Amino acid sequence: MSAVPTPSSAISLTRYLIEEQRAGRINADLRLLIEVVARACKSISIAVGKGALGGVLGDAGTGNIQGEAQKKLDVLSNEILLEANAWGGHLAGLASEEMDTSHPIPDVYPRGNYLLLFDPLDGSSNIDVNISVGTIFSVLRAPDGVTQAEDKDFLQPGTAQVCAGYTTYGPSTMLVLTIGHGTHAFTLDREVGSFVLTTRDMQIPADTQEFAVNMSNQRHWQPPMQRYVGDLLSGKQGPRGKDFNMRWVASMVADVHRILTRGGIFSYPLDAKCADKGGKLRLMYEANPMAMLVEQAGGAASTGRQRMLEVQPTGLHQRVPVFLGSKREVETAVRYHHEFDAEQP
Ligand SMILES: O=P(O)(O)OC[C@H]1O[C@](O)(COP(=O)(O)O)[C@@H](O)[C@@H]1O
Ligand SMILES: [Mg+2]
Ligand SMILES: [Mg+2]
Repeated sequence: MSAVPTPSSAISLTRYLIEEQRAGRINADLRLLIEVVARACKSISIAVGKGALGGVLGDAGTGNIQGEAQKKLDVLSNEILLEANAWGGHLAGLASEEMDTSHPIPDVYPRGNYLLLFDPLDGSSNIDVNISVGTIFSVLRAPDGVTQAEDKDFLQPGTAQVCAGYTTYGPSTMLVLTIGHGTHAFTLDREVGSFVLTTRDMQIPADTQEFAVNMSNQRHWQPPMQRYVGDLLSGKQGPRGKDFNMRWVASMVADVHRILTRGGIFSYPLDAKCADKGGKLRLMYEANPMAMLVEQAGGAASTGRQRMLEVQPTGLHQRVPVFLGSKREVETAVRYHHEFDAEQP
């Protein structure tokens, strides 16, 4: 069977970034930084794709700062991203889900003005069952004059992001990227080894009949979430007047990718199990980059009470409740929270 060739008119990630630089929307440093991240994601894609044959499945036998057991692929993906980016010359610091504190750029390496944050492998509980996982990343500017960043330098709201993206390692590997001018999807041409632009300007429909949430947490939710999902489930006969479908991959990257592709609302609300931590998902390298991608595609992202991108971070590994996706549906979920708050004495 012969491989289907990529058409010669195809726009590679490299060409897209050069065109954005020519248009004055990106500088050479940020362009090269994105290229390095994309290259690292290709290596992760190869490791994920080998599965059991690569000897990379299973637990690493270690835990991260957040008390989560690390998978071998969590550790490997973190190392791949660190190694590729630390010497890239465009960074003043790196931070990752898998590292307690930010990672300094060694003295002998060239430095730059950007900060890179990442969740090296998202949805890693799905690795051993061969379900899609991904990498999420966010790029910030280092504060003026900072060439070796400390944790506090990363604590900027999501509105300060200059770039956000994720790679999904699924049936195909895709990179979804924004530099603040729309959200665009690139598919990895595995034979050629390059990302090719396959959807320019992704647009999330404002309305939806699909929601994504871990329903097993229902009894732990707070009252506004109970009421919101209760109304979704009551379908046509209920106050929403329409039936809703549900999907939950349990890899944020895969769930958000579905929403960017066909609409929906993704939610990881506050529940009694994670209330003391502020939520389950991490603001700096999960919620914020996804919020920027979703907003750039015409959607909305909120904590339920505040626009996600305006949350002022207080810690590298800070957690938040998350509602994101189809604009009007996110606004509806937020309205349930405000109505509940307004009723409180
Ligand atoms: O186990 P649950 O409650 O379904 O949670 C799934 C969520 O946790 C995550 O797996 C957390 O990400 P990590 O795998 O990077 O820790 C999200 O991708 C996903 O949305
Ligand atoms: Mg994650
Ligand atoms: Mg992870």
